[in-house]
Parts: sequence; C-alpha cells; structure tokens
Amino acid sequence: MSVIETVELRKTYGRLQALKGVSLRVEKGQIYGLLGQNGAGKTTLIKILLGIVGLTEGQASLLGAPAGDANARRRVGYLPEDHAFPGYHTGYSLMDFYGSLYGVPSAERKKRIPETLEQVGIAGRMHYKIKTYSKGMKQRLGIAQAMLHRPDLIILDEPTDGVDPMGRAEIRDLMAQLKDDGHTIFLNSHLLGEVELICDRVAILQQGKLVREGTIAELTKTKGTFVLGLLAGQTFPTDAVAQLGFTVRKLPDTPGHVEVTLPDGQTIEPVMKLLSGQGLTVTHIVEKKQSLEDVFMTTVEGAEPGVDRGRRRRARPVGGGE
Ligand SMILES: Nc1ncnc2c1ncn2[C@@H]1O[C@H](COP(=O)(O)OP(=O)(O)OP(=O)(O)O)[C@@H](O)[C@H]1O
Repeated sequence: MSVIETVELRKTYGRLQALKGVSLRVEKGQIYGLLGQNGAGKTTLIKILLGIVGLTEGQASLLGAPAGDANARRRVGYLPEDHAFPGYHTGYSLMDFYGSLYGVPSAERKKRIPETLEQVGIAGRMHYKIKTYSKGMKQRLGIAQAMLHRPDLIILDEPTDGVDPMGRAEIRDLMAQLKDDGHTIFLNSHLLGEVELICDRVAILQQGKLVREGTIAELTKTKGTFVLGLLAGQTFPTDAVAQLGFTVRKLPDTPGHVEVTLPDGQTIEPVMKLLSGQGLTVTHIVEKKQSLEDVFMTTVEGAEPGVDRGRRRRARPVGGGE
C-alpha cells in the first residue's frame, strides 16, 4: 500500500485548472519532494490529500484511504506554508494545544513536548511567547507540531523557509532521523540544493502537470558527457572522435580540454582506445553531472543548464492555469 497515491488528479478553481491529471505514488519510508514554480499546484495537491479542498476529477488516497478520510488524517502531521501561530501562546502551550487536538494523552504530552522541542532545537525557549520567536524559531516550532503525535506521514510545506543555513542543515538531519525511524516525509520546497541532499524521489509540477518524476540519481543523470584533457602540447583528434558518433565541443576556458558527449547506449571506451592508439595521453577525465537545479531549470524553462543564469535571476511569470 502506498502512503500517497494520486491517479489522474484534476482540480479546477472556477475556470483555472490548478491540477491537470497528476498521477504519483509515495511509498513508506521515503522522503519525497514536490517541486514547481509559484502557482504550479503543489499546495493544492497537499490540500486535496488532507481534505482541505475537494478534488474535481481523478483519485487521491492517503495511507490507503480516500483523501480527506478522518482516520488517515489523524496519522498525518502537517506543517502548512505561511502558518501563523497565535503569538500569545508559548511554544509549550501551542504544542499542548495541538497535542490535545491530535488525541495525545496529557501525561504523554508532558513527556513528549520538551523532547520534541529539544529535537528541533528550541526547548530552551519553550516557555517564551511565540510573538518573541524569530521566523526560523517559528518554523522549527511548526515542524515540532507536525511531529508531536508520531504520525506515519509528515507533510512539510516549505519547512526551511526563513531558517538560517546552520538551522537548515539541522532540519535535514532531523528529517533523515525521522525517515530512519520509519516515517514518510512529503516535502514542498523551493530550495533545490536541499531537496537534492535529502529526498529519495522528486516530482516536478509545471502549471498543474507532472513533467518529471524519479529518484535524484535518475533525474540528475546526464546522457553521458565527459570532460577530457590531454598532456600539454597534444591536440585532441576532434574529427576522428566525431566520426565515431561522439559529439565533441572545445572548452575555450580550459585550453587543451574538450567535452565529449556519448551517443545513446555508448560508453567512453572507443574514444579512450582511439586516443591511446594515436599515442595521446589523457591527463584528465571527469564525467559531468547536472544538479537538481539544472534539471529543474531545464524542465520548467526549456533552457540549457548552466547558461544564461542572469536571465534566471530575473522574475519569471508565475505558473498557473491556461
Ligand atoms: N482557493 C483558490 N481559489 C482560486 N485559485 C486558487 C486557489 N488556491 C490556489 N489557486 C490557484 O491555483 C494555482 C495553484 O496554486 P498553488 O497554491 O497550489 O500553487 P503552489 O505550487 O503551491 O505555489 P507556491 O509555490 O507559490 O506556494 C495558482 O494559479 C493559484 O492562484
């Protein structure tokens, strides 16, 4: 049984199609990342799973039950995006309130609240009012709230929003620990470097459609591009290598080095044989990797990874319906 499953899931808000037939599956024990530009439909998908909004067409299930089922919902912890916990609560009293809503017995809450706040690093401030907390501390409290009742599935919408780099690393460690303890984590995040470090699988939504899905290794795998360098003074036999069906590109920034892309299903072996047959010495060989950010940018923009980063920095129109 999958922890989350959607089949051809569609959601329309009036005339806007927020989800246009999304099918995905999250298995127990995975950390699963849902990526997409602003307005791609990530939060809508989460809200459907939790029964906060209804679906328009298709299917969605959570822990084997139809989306929104109250029993399944009790086994889920949820950190919403842009949560606003009342400032008059202390960290402790907020956790106590949520714990009682989740049905955690009072004696158990007394034990678990300090433990959980310790895990997210704010136990020292648990008796201070939330209005005195920094953004990062509120975010840690939100994560603690989502973990308190030891849910099977933890859904985190932008968990590291406003958290400093050290804190983000701590939250990554915490997620890894939760996974080791058998929890499943479903994560929305715009921080692709973090997602790459922590997630087992990733789905990319674009304007309500699922455009890529797979493990990090599957998604970041290149078609097979190597950077090769020869001994100083030797010339790379570009034409001969191209005749074997490889694509060769000179690298102007690193003289004497070339980039060789393999044809489908080929290895670098024939190139190495040709070079050694011509008495050439390879001093440098590295397989190029692309980052998840490159994959994301190529997927959502159709742009070449690594080019025109200046353009990327400028605001892009947000995604949405047609
Ligand atoms: N209650 C609503 N009524 C009308 N349109 C909505 C509603 N909620 C979301 N939308 C629209 O649905 C689309 C998807 O929104 P959603 O919040 O799911 O995106 P998202 O991927 O979570 O974006 P972000 O990264 O900005 O949080 C957007 O075009 C948004 O404007």
